[in-house]
Amino acid sequence: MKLGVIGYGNAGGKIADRLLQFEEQTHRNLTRAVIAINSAKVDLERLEHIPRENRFLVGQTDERVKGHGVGGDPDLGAEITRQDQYEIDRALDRVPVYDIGGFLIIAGLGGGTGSGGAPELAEHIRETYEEPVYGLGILPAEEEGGRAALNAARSLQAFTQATDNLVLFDNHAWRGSEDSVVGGFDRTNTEIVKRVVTLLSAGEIDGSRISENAMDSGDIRRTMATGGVSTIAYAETALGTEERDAGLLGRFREQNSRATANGADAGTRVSGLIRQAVQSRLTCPAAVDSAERSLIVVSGPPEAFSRKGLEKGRQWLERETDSAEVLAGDDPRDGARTLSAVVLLSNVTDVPRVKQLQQQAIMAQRSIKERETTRADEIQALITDDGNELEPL
Ligand SMILES: Nc1nc2c(ncn2[C@@H]2O[C@H](COP(=O)(O)OP(=O)(O)OP(=O)(O)O)[C@@H](O)[C@H]2O)c(=O)[nH]1
Repeated sequence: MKLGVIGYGNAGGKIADRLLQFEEQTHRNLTRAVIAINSAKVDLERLEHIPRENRFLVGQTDERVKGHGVGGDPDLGAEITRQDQYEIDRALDRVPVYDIGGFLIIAGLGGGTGSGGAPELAEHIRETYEEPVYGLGILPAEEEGGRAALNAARSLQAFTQATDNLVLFDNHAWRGSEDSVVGGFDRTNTEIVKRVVTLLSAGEIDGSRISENAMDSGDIRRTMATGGVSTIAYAETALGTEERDAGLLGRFREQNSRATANGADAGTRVSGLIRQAVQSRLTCPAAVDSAERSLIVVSGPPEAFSRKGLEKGRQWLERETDSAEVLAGDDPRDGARTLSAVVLLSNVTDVPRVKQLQQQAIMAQRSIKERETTRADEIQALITDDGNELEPL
């Protein structure tokens, strides 16, 4: 599917930047424009791959922002997004809408700019264009505290409603034991884009041969049309030199090895990889059987594909999800060194981390209220003691 990608806020911009790099490195054909929008000038400056003319600063004229971010305040993030419609529309003008199958908005939900702004942006795009709007929302890790959880819980609701499908990535599930929350972002951003690009670029011709069971981007759209939140499964395996050689020698070998590649070994490997993906860590852990629809993409050199293996994997997932709505297809990548299986579990309804975030958010809201009440009581006590009103701080 061809996409217009917009990274909103700091995390959104960094991940969009990494996505563009990954797309270029793997010669995929996914994006028609990649844009970064942020309220912090310095974060936009740090991006390495998104062209300068595709970076936009919002809230610059607002006294509370002035190019320095919104300090974790999603209400302010939403406000400047609404106010700066001119700048937002200038950014959207960079997307050749006639040539895309949808928009993808990426944002971290624990801060202010992305958390508050991304749902506003999604709503604005939906009112203006007919193409579907997908979201990629990054959930904060537990250690980031109550405020981040509260921001994320609120944004989750608004972002889900404003998009056709919201894919989740949970920083909590992906932080390594050795990493600080921030230290691991580089690694996690690579994991995110690998999954998202492999999934969404399936079916886009990039010079590779068309395979027998090639995935059609219409299948991706159909699977994403459920609404709600989704999660992505992924597994990959390195291939031997014989299977990955491209060029003349590779083609010659391919003809001679087709019988082996399409035989039992290739089939077992493909179906095994699909199982391994679904049983590995999902972008956001969720109960697999709560998915409404699913989609499997097996990506790699066509010599490693197996129709039987794909079908076996598809039937296995039908049983696991207890749903007949499982689509599967190949994504041929000539000369690829790995075979990968990526699975989209769409509209998952049993997502423990979301429930946990909501609990954490309720607790945070309570303690904020308590603090406000205590502070109001203290001020009242001071006024009563002095008999005078306090000067503003
Ligand atoms: N996976 C990942 N998550 C990130 C990254 N940077 C930030 N985050 C997460 O995103 C959340 C929001 O942080 P930012 O994107 O920096 O915030 P912002 O949207 O720019 O908003 P303000 O800084 O308040 O203006 C954080 O709470 C983190 O959980 C990143 O590079 N990768």
